[in-house]
Amino acid sequence: MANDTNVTWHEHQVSRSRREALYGHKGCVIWFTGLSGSGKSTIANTLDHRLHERRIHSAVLDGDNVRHALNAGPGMLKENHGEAFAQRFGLGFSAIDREENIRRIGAVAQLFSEAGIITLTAFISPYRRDRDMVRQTMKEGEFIEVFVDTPIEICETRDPKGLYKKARAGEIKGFTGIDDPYEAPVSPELTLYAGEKNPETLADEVIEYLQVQGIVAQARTD
Ligand SMILES: Nc1ncnc2c1ncn2[C@@H]1O[C@H](COP(=O)(O)OS(=O)(=O)O)[C@@H](OP(=O)(O)O)[C@H]1O
Ligand SMILES: Nc1ncnc2c1ncn2[C@@H]1O[C@H](COP(=O)(O)OP(=O)(O)O)[C@@H](O)[C@H]1O
Repeated sequence: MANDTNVTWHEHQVSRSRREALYGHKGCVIWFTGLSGSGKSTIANTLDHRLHERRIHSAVLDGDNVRHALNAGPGMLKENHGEAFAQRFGLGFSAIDREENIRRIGAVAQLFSEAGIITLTAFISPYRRDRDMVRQTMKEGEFIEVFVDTPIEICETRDPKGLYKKARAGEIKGFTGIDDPYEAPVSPELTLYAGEKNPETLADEVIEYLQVQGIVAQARTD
């Protein structure tokens, strides 16, 4: 078996700070966490659009999309890679699979951020410990935890994919907020009340935070 202690980290010729100087803003990870249907993807995409309009380099990593490729489930992997591979590397929704999902996404987000990109992630990420472990891989101020605080009653009324209905009917087991835990952040950098405000207002609240922190410049008013 290969020895993973023989792997060496390489510094890149173009440093993070040179990329940030070129782009005119810093790289960071804006980590949206919240229940299914709370509004994570909608806010992340609205914010991405706002940043793009300001010529800021941003990207969105989104739960459902990432679970189609990098973190595909066993069912998706089986056809091309076979049963044994699918069972070993495919990710579902058990606590340990969610942990690995978040670990991989955290690593990818960190690489994006290192490349100077404002990286928006939209995953339920229900466990505090998993989110904290991602935070620990980043430098001070780089990981911005944003709690999308929408009451479950509202999420359940929205239910755009009909998943709450299925979970209530017992057709999905281990659904977050129904029969699986969601651990709300204790001291997130930001809390967004997405049951009360529209996505545009909430995206502006994040931009305001980025400006105050000096991650992006103040918007020009002229
Ligand atoms: N059991 C269970 N619990 C929660 N969510 C479920 C489950 N099964 C499928 N889905 C769908 O998967 C989306 C959540 O994926 P994530 O990668 O964000 O989840 S996690 O962070 O690993 O907990 C989530 O999408 P969002 O609505 O975008 O959050 C659901 O559509
Ligand atoms: N701030 C908001 N106010 C009202 N509806 C919203 C808001 N944010 C999202 N929605 C709606 O709620 C549903 C779930 O949003 P989505 O972004 O997919 O949530 P998540 O990514 O957390 O699962 C969608 O139908 C979306 O249009």
